[in-house]
Amino acid sequence: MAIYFYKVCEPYGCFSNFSPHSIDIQGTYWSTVEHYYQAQKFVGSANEAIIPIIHAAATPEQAAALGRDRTLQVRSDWEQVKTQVMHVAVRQKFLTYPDIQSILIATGDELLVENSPTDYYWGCGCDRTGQNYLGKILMSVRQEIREIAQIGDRALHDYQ
Ligand SMILES: Nc1c(N[C@@H]2O[C@H](COP(=O)(O)O)[C@@H](O)[C@H]2O)[nH]c(=O)[nH]c1=O
Repeated sequence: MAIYFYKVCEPYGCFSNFSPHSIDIQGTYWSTVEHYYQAQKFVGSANEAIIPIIHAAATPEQAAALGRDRTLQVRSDWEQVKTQVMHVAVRQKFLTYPDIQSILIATGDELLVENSPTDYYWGCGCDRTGQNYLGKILMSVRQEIREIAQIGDRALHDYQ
């Protein structure tokens, strides 16, 4: 059975980018994955001054609202890099917090779907035809973590 998630307060809310898990990316702490993701839109752009403002946003909702401000121009390569930016941030989140890492691993091979009614890129949209890239990233991170654990198990076995 597929697992649908979206709001932080709902089941599997820790899979949302708005969940209250800070991440360290190259020595900078970001309050949530959403803060980091929205700020990366402006790296190297004419609107780089917005980055510290997004970084300091009190909530992920505020960070998202700032990053979605259509009067600001995003970096020219954003469409090419945004999926990789998200992947790096989501991977870091699940490598940092063992409790939510366990929740992710416990989903086994289930399909994970961001049940956003409006987002057809990161989520499935209101008619479930969306591309679900956030769900795909979570499933990929789940596999990466399993492989890291297998390498650890093998090394321990060889050592003993
Ligand atoms: N979880 C969640 C949302 N979904 C998130 O919005 C982000 C996409 O932003 P953008 O590329 O600017 O459209 C991405 O992190 C996606 O997972 N949006 C919301 O308004 N509320 C929410 O609770």
